[in-house]
Amino acid sequence: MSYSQKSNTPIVSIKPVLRIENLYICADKGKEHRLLVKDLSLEIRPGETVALVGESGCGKSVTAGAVLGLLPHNLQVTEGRIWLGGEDITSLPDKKRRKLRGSRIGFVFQDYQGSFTPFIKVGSQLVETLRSHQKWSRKEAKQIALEWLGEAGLPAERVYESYPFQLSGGQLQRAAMASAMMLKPALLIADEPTTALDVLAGERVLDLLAKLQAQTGCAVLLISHDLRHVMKRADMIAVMCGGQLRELERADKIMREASHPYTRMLLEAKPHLFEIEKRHREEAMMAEALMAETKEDSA
Ligand SMILES: Nc1ncnc2c1ncn2[C@@H]1O[C@H](COP(=O)(O)OP(=O)(O)OP(=O)(O)O)[C@@H](O)[C@H]1O
Repeated sequence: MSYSQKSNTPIVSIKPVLRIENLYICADKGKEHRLLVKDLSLEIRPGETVALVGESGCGKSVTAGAVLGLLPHNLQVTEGRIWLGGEDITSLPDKKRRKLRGSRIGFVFQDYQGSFTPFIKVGSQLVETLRSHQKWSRKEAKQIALEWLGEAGLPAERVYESYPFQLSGGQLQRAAMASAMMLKPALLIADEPTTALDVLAGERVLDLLAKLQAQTGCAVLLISHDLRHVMKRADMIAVMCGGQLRELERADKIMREASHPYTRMLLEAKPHLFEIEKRHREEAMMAEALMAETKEDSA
């Protein structure tokens, strides 16, 4: 049986928001075909978080691309089905897929800078996003955008009036999260949302994700190469290796007893990563202290 870790209530009876059934994704190169994803199946229910983890190149992002309908032209879903709330979206035409993105499927990527156009103010971009999906007036859309920037723990008015390059990476990623959630999608795909951030900013983004998920009840597919980092954030863990799912299990069970040797290897790899993160944090603190000193000196 599946449980929500956050509420510890059984969620198996609730219909899945996302159901991936026996998915195969293939790359064409001339006459060559390469299978990138093989026979992958998973489900995510409302309010549930499934973390899709595995090392670089194992097929996490192409799986997300298939759900979003954003696969590059040389990649195809050759077998299997993708269901969103009971609707088979596997081969929906591009126009219908585009409508789903943003409204029913929100997404946040590692590259937070790519989430915004550089020389347009963040507020205008949020307003355009809202108005492209629903018939709000500019005034209404501005109000909603400000509310969501506030929900994301940002100084709403200032961020609204800022250009993307005037914000820090953490602030931009939180604005991107607000942008993804303000249309209240049924499913949010967060593909390595913290990888380009320092540890503290990354934790804040994951805290925000949990808070907004609790508010909206959306299902979350959280993609990461770092099992330990997302383990405590997820209800279920899906471990991928070489395009295949090796283990799909409740997060608390994986914490206690990962059964697949590859999962155990990912878990064991972490202490080393902890050291690296700790070093990065110490370096960031030292840099901050040095900057403060320099400012004091020049005052
Ligand atoms: N357009 C493409 N054409 C051919 N092969 C591709 C294409 N895009 C991705 N691949 C290959 O598909 C495999 C899976 O890639 P994918 O980006 O999904 O990995 P990933 O698990 O998300 O890794 P990372 O964490 O580094 O993003 C890799 O071998 C990659 O080289």
